[in-house]
Amino acid sequence: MEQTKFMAYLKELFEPLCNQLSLHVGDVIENLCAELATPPLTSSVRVNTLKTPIVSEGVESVKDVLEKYCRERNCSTSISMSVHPLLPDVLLIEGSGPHSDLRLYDKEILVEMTCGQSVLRGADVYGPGILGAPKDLFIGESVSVYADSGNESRKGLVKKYDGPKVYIGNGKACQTRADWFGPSAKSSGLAIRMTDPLYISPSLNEMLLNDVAFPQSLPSLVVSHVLKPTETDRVLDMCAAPGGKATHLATLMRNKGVIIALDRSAGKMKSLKHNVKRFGLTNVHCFHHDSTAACSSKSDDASSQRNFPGPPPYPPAFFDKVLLDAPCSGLGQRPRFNFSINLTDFTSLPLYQKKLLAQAVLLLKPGGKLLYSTCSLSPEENEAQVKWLLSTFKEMILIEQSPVIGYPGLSMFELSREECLKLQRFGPAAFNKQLSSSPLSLDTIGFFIALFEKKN
Ligand SMILES: C[S@@+](CC[C@H](N)C(=O)[O-])C[C@H]1O[C@@H](n2cnc3c(N)ncnc32)[C@H](O)[C@@H]1O
Repeated sequence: MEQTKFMAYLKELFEPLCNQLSLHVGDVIENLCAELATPPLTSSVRVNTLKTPIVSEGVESVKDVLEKYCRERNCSTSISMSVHPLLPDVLLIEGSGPHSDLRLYDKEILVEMTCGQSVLRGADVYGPGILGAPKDLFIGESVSVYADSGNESRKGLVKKYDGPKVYIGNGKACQTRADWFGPSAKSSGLAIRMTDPLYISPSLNEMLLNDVAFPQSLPSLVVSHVLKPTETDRVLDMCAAPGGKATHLATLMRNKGVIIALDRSAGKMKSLKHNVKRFGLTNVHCFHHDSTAACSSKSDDASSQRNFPGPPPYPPAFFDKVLLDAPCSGLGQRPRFNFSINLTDFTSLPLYQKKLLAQAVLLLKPGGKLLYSTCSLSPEENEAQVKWLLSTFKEMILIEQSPVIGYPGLSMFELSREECLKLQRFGPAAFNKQLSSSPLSLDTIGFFIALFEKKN
């Protein structure tokens, strides 16, 4: 039901643009869902240039992890890796798939939808993710693995599942049914080692890469390069956890200047602080705080200045650069088998993002830069927010980004062609190519970047 309502809403959202481009909106949305169900084939990793200023050393560490991955699977060809031509600290790792020539085994394992999505990104199957398995399965036996794409199956199924399911590859059992269900069930552990995944898309376990490299999506890696922090900047990261972009900004600043990293979630603060510590960064100061209240009402709050870098609130016009990597619907995360998204939650997000944007504008110095990003494909969370910001805050101007790696923004909400060219949009290749009539063929998760400057 949620899925049907959400699909109808998506069609409504994209209909004016599709009409303008003479495209059939039903086909566009159907193709989009099919593309979102697959993983991007290229993964990316950021080398910690503070630890290994020579990127090739980082390359060697990542190579070791990749070779181990290949040894454990039937990767006939070794995975290729290269430094991004425009992002000198980013390694691109080419995956492959779908491998449609795989043989199907008689015995089937059914896993939860989220577990299946992780398998498509290169993970193995762990005990808690299993929903169904045959009784007579033995250790070392080959099985075909399916994901419950409708998210409807109950746990403990014995027979083959006949509901909506997606084939995600073959593996070998490392445990038996008794380890997953019933009184003697183990709570965790490697359950199925994926020997022939449908997609070869190595998941670079963060722990294996330690402080040398950090797996991040390509568009996320573009953000810090576009904001271009300097070693003397005072930077605010309003929604910082788990710290992918904050640690990247801090590294680009060579561990100098000051970054204030705020997040509202107490749980996520732990991973933020862990990542900052892991990379040995001393210029990032983390505070558990709601960024909709990050600005104090007093224009020259002397105590904030004295205690800096102390906790918020901060006076207006206090930061050289502000990053708002906003909480969003995540309509762009891949792979994703199902769209049971609650429409009320989805449509209320833009209002919340506006509240955060308004604080960002207040906290920015004249001449300072604000970067707004989301991992959503929804124009309401992206282009519409740009239009709103420009018409609400006359002191803000949209500026060009560099490097430009993504597609232009969508020509919606009365944005001019010039304005669209100043935006970067990422996502499934066919979807972006169709809607922006671009010759690019970049296939990533959905993402959006806008860069603004506050007039002096
Ligand atoms: C897209 S994630 C940020 C990812 C992060 N920038 C990174 O690169 O690792 C959005 C974050 O916003 C946080 N958040 C949501 N509302 C917030 C608020 N009012 N103030 C501060 N953080 C908030 C969430 O807890 C979540 O961690």
